[in-house]
This record gives sequence, structure tokens and C-alpha cells, in this order.
Amino acid sequence: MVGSLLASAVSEQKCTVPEMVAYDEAQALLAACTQNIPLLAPEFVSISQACGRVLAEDIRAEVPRPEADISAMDGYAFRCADMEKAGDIGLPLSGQIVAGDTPPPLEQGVAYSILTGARIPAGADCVVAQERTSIMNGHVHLLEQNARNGLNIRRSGEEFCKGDMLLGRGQRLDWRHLPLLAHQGKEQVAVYKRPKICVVANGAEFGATATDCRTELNTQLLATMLQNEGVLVTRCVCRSDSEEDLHKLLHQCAQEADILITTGGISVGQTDHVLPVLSQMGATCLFRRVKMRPGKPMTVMQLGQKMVFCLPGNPGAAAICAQLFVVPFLHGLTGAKQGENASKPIEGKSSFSYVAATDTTCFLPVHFTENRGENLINLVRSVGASDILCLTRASGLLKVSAGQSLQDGDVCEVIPFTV
Ligand SMILES: Nc1nc2c(c(=O)[nH]1)N[C@H]1C(S)=C(S)[C@@H](COP(=O)(O)OP(=O)(O)OC[C@H]3O[C@@H](n4cnc5c(N)ncnc54)[C@H](O)[C@@H]3O)O[C@H]1N2
Ligand code: MOO
Repeated sequence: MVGSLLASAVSEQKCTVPEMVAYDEAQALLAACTQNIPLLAPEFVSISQACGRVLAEDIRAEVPRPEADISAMDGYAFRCADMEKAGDIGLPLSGQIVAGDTPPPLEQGVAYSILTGARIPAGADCVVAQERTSIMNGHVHLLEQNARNGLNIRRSGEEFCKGDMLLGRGQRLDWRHLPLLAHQGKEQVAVYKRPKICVVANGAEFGATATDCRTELNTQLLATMLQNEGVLVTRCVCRSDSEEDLHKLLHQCAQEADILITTGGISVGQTDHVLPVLSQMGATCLFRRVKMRPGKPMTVMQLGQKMVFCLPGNPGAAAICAQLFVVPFLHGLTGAKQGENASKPIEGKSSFSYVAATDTTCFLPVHFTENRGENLINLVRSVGASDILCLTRASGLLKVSAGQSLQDGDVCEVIPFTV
């Protein structure tokens, strides 16, 4: 489905781009490509199914909140002027209002008992909390002279009025948004359709018969990361180094998915078949290899009308490339608001120095500590692109552009991980 939406973006992109692109250039190529992709089609889902989905419509209030003037306390509703006039005698209690009642107007010179959330009767202008009163001979007396107009009354529309914008198109829905939709009496809401993504790993080291067997990690890592973005993900592993097996699997995945994500098998080794197989299948390159670390082999292709993200096999590099390239692409596709979805950079002060090579943009795993009100950015120990431990110790990535030298004390921005 995304496939057809990608049609206009595919254009005549052959491998005319340079062999290896600078990081910013790779991002620009992808952003330009994303811009040409129309947003996904909307569909209606029930509110109970809407969590994690991206709104495809603006939601304006049709019903204000509170819906009417209501009491903020369990207590007594009356007219201030009546209470003042009654003095020591107090006001006779002549009714009880609970939440859900539509009370009759307040008669002259009386008080009603009222519960929190119940509608204020017409004519009452004050509610005094129960514990600030005493009842004697069926009359309400104030313990303090604190009654005033509007006391403990929540006015209709004080939270929002009819016509106010509640949620904007592109908002990713979570538990915070659902009460607003329910309040507006919505049973169904328009959300963008979810693209189907297939994550494909490969390598003989994941086969049961391998003598030096390894645990396949990346499909779990990537599927979980991307599911958090509200897409539908399936996982596949080619557990051999056979080009044929890989071809079969990728062909099958391409039939079923809107977007393909491969991991591993894209470097220059004899068993790195992913790119030749995709080329055989007719895929063309948006860019091939990026001047970045980790993630140098990162490649993006287009297979007919489908995007193919070829991530490195090293798990740390795969995770970082998915955060930097795939997640923002998905946000663009679903119209999800970047800021709302945790891609907003966080500012801090570096507690270390680092010099990036002249031709390589570096992404460093970092975490924050607080020091005298300042956000300090600390380098997390990492042994390189295969490191999965450092991901759990880091809260995001510090970008040091090619040729840049970062000084201890420099103010910079961290790209937080989406979690
Ligand atoms: N001669 C060169 N060798 C390498 C280069 C290079 O430029 N020239 N680049 C290095 C860089 S940088 C990276 S990153 C890796 C990427 O290679 P691949 O993407 O082809 O990945 P693989 O070789 O298949 O695997 C690398 C490493 O990661 C492990 N791996 C792979 N997939 C998974 C998975 N799904 N779950 C867990 N672990 C996985 C694999 O077992 C290897 O240990 O190439 C360098 N080499
Ligand atoms: O660039 Mo690779 O992803 O460093 O190991």
C-alpha cells in the first residue's frame, strides 16, 4: 500500500549518486524522497484500538469541559448574599444534589447540599466545603466567613470551550489523548493506515547447524523499535549464506511488505549478498554507504515502489542507523509530529572532548547527568558498532560532524533515542 504511495518518489533514481555520501547528504536525499511520498491513507478505528496510531484528522471540541458549572467540593451551595443576610441563623438545607442530577433553581434564602462534580443550581453562586461548615437544626453555618462569589465552582468551558482545538492531525495517540476523544463522544477516529514492514536478517552464524552459532538479535531489536512507531512489523531470518536462499526470502518479503529493512550482509565480504540480490531483483540505489561511524555500510534502495533500508549487521550500528534514518522516515510517512515523538534534540554541556575525522560524522552514545542545574552530557563507554550494552547505558546520540572538534564545556544537542 505504501508501495503505490511511493510511486512518485521512485522516479528515475539509479545509482547516479556518489559511491559514498556524506551523512548530511544522505539525510537530504532521504528527506527529499520522503517529501514526495503522500501521507498514508486514513482509516477509521474504534477508540479502543486507537492507541499508538497517528491521527489523520483535527479534533475540535464540540462539547465544552466542564459541560456545565459544577461543584469542585462536597459541601453546600447557596447565594452569598443570602448567607450574609442570614447571619448566625444560617441557611436552611432544602435539597441535595448529586453528580448526574439536573437540579431545580435554588430558592431564595436556602442552601442545597451538593457533591463534587454535581451541577450548580441556577441562582447559587458559591459552594463551601463540608468540613468548613456545621449543621445545626437543619441549618448550614459557616465556620469561617470565607464565602465569596464563585468559590469552589468550576465554570463550564474553563478547561476548554466549544470550538477549541484539542488534538491536531499528525498526533500520535497514547493514553493521554484517549479521554479527550471519549469526552467528545467519539466512537471512531480517523488514523493513518499502518505500513507493513518486514525486517530481514541474514547470516549462516544464526543457523542451528553452524559450528560457531550466534544469537540473532537485530530483528527483535528493530521490530520492537519500529512497532513503537505504530507500524506493522514481521521478522524473517535467512539462516544460511546462500545467495539463492536470500533471494527467495527477500522476494517473498517484498511481495508482502510495504517497506523492507535488511540488516547485515551489506559489506564487502564473500557472504554479503544483500545488495547484489536486491539489485538482481531490480532495486536501485538512493545512496550506497555513508561517511559516518558507526553505520558506514548504510544503504537505501528503492525496489519498484518500495523503500528498502539496508542496515549494517553490527547490532549497535543497526540500531543507530534505524534511529537516524528509519524512524524519521516513518514519522514523515505517517505525518507524526517529530517533537511529540521524542526526536526533539536535548541541549546540554559536553563533559568531554572529541575530534571527528575530517571525512566521518561520528555518533557517540551519551547519557545525561545534572551538575548545579546544568545538563551534563557524558560519553558512554562503547567498544564499537557491535556494542549492545552501551545502548542501554545511553539515552541518545551526540553527533560530531566530520572534521568537527568538540571541546569539553561546549553546549551541544543530543538526539534522544525513541523508546
Ligand atoms: N573489509 C571491510 N570489512 C568491513 C567493512 C569495510 O568497510 N570493509 N565495514 C565494517 C563495518 S563498518 C560494518 S558495520 C560491518 C557491517 O557488515 P555487514 O552489514 O555486512 O554485517 P555482517 O558482516 O553480516 O555482520 C557483522 C557483524 O554483525 C553480526 N550480525 C549481523 N546480523 C546480526 C543479527 N541479525 N543479529 C546479531 N548480530 C548480527 C554478525 O554476526 C557480525 O558479527 O562490516 C565491517 N567490515
Ligand atoms: O560502521 Mo560499522 O557500523 O562501524 O561497524
